[in-house]
Amino acid sequence: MQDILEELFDVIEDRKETLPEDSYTASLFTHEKGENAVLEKLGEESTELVLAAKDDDHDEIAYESADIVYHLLVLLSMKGMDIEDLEAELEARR
Ligand SMILES: N=c1c2ncn([C@@H]3O[C@H](COP(=O)(O)OP(=O)(O)OP(=O)(O)O)[C@@H](O)[C@H]3O)c2ncn1[C@@H]1O[C@H](COP(=O)(O)O)[C@@H](O)[C@H]1O
Repeated sequence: MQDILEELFDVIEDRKETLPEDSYTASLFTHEKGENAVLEKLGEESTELVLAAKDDDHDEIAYESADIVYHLLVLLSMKGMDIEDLEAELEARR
């Protein structure tokens, strides 16, 4: 789990740096709504996750969870944070 999150974060950081035209991630960094585009996505996906949980739909729960994790990592990158900030917070709670 840690590896895939770190690899995904590296891809996000690369997209932020290089801004490829065909990249969804890059489009979030250049969006006219700024960070609100990501914040809105997180809000929508949280609601979709709640609905999936209420339906006990495991496939949908996994799908929406992945959407949330991805957009959360984009938000951390947007804020100039590192995935280690998240890891450190989780470690501190053990
Ligand atoms: N993990 C993701 C990821 N999760 C979600 N998304 C995109 O996020 C967008 C919104 O997701 P939604 O589920 O909300 O899709 P939607 O079409 O709006 O559907 P609804 O929610 O409206 O029903 C979609 O365009 C998805 O493709 C992602 N886009 C990219 N990644 C990762 O980022 C990498 C780089 O992607 P690019 O930046 O596109 O090169 C990829 O290889 C993936 O590993």
